[in-house]
Amino acid sequence: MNGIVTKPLIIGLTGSIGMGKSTVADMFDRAGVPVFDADAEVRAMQGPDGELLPAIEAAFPGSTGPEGVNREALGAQVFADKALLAKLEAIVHPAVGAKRAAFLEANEDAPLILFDIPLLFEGSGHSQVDCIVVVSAPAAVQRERVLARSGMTAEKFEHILSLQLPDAEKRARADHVIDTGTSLEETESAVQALVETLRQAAINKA
Ligand SMILES: CC(C)(COP(=O)(O)OP(=O)(O)OC[C@H]1O[C@@H](n2cnc3c(N)ncnc32)[C@H](O)[C@@H]1O)[C@@H](O)C(=O)NCCC(=O)NCCS
Ligand SMILES: Nc1ncnc2c1ncn2[C@@H]1O[C@H](COP(=O)(O)OP(=O)(O)OP(=O)(O)O)[C@@H](O)[C@H]1O
Repeated sequence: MNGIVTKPLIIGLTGSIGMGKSTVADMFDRAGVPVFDADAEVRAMQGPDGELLPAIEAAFPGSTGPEGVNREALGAQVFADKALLAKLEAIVHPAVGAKRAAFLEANEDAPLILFDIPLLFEGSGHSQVDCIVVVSAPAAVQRERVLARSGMTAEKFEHILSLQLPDAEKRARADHVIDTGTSLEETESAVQALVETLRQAAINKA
């Protein structure tokens, strides 16, 4: 022990719908970086016996059941009305913040950690990270990927896009952009190279 207290370098990973956040987060995980997955936390807290069910049921009567939140039905409701979306976010986002703080505490000895936060720029997440990585692919590739998902329509896709900061602005505000318009292998190599660079930066910071 040298008495120097160090903190992990916190990477914030974000990108618009279908750009490849989850896929790239898995690549960071394989490269040995602990990953906090905001979306997975939300799903768990909205799932069977999830801690947010009482608050969500109170705010959106009939939106929950034994399986947890009926996400498709709740999504149809809140994505159609900004005030309702804000009401849901006011329930969900503070709970995600608490989970993130606990994750940070549990991983305080790691040199690097990654927060996968879909709405990093749209919310306040960007102020809580040391470095921002944006995943990005050409708009046509993004569109094709998202429209291939079951339950997705062109209308729904366009609408969700309109709720998110445009890709070009995300890229402009990124410290690093990971291109997900190429093969998975090329993207994984880019992630591995970035992890090496950031590990070096974390060591120099310590
Ligand atoms: C409304 C819900 C139940 C719909 O769930 P569903 O499984 O149908 O969709 P999913 O979560 O996969 O989202 C689909 C797309 O919409 C985007 N999206 C989700 N929430 C939001 C939001 N508040 N604002 C803008 N885009 C959003 C996602 O990033 C994704 O690209 C769910 O998205 C939700 O609880 N959203 C509010 C919490 C939130 O902000 N989550 C995202 C960051 S943690
Ligand atoms: N080079 C690549 N990098 C990342 N993803 C790729 C690449 N090539 C193809 N894909 C595919 O693109 C899709 C990206 O979906 P993914 O769920 O990772 O996106 P997301 O940004 O997390 O989506 P959402 O915002 O809707 O949660 C996956 O099916 C993945 O296999």
